[in-house]
Amino acid sequence: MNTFKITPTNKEFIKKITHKINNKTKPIGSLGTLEIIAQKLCLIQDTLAPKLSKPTMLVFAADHGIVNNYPVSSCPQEVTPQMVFNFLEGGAGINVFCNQHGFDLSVIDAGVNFDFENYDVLINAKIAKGTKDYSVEPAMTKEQCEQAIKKAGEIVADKHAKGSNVISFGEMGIGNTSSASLLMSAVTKQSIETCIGKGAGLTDEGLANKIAILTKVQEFHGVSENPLENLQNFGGFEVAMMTGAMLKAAELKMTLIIDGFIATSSLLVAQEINKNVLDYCLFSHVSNEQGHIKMLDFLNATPILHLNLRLGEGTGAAIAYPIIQSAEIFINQMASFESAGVVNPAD
Ligand SMILES: Cc1cc2ncn([C@H]3O[C@H](COP(=O)(O)O)[C@@H](O)[C@H]3O)c2cc1C
Ligand SMILES: O=C(O)c1cccnc1
Repeated sequence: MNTFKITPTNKEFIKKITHKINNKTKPIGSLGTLEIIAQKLCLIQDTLAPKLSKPTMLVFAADHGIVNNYPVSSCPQEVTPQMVFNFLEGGAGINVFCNQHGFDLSVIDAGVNFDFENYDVLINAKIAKGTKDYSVEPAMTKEQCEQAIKKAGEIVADKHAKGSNVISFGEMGIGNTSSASLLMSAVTKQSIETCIGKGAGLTDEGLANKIAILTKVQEFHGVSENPLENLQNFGGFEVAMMTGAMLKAAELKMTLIIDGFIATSSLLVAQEINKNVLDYCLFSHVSNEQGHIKMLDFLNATPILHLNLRLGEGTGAAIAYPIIQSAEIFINQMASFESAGVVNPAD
């Protein structure tokens, strides 16, 4: 499945980038994380003058069979299509933040248990009407998993062809924090219990039930060394599509802005398929879903924002965008010591 050709960024370029950043009219290091973001943008675009163009937000939605048989979520499955309608009508969190920051938003039906009419922002990529209940069988077939990865790649390629070079991935799928926890445990080898949180809003008792249910699921399937097998066994169609979308976006040398717990679980799988995907990622925030910080630690990733978000949909990525723009703007527009005629205190 590693058909994605992702070029690692050229780390030898870091010296030149650091030189440019350190010659801006400021004390060395004083723009903190903005300097790290600027360096990454330069590496991704292989230039000292990176430009962000046409930010894209892809929100993938799908249902999860487990939700109908076990109380792993505080919400019933119907909330997934209801929220998709909300996305299509422009009223959800992700809509307002995408409007605020000029993102082109598409909503992808990856596998919702409902048939939607045509909407301009809706892309129909339905694999099936929800996954199977993975407590008794694999969530999806190998073919469905491969189809999800491939279709998502095609959507990304289309956005790239239209001039986008910065992209984020959001999701909606009641029950998808369960898939994310199972994938996290499989990839990071941490116990399933440490990977499970309250999701959209379980009580303490609900959390204990979720842990008991998912512990049995993990015992039933075991953990595979093959990332695609884990995706098939207990992933979701939206989770698999985000994995495919991330790999394709990195292949196309786009800047990827990674959202919260569920999006990061897709990245955990993606980086097992091709480690180089990580060279293209910025991490928008650390989610309040308790496992997220451990995912970020595993990836050695520094989140931009700490806002106690726990919504998903891609919201954290959209909210972090103006900060990424500030990194782009300072490296392009700030004067250097030479051009401004300011004495460089480092000399
Ligand atoms: C109204 C509503 C809007 C949402 N938007 C995102 N999520 C988030 O919550 C869900 C995952 O949590 P769990 O695994 O506990 O079901 C996902 O759909 C995620 O995107 C929402 C959840 C709700 C209830
Ligand atoms: O961080 C997330 O992505 C998240 C957390 C809880 C519920 N839904 C999404």
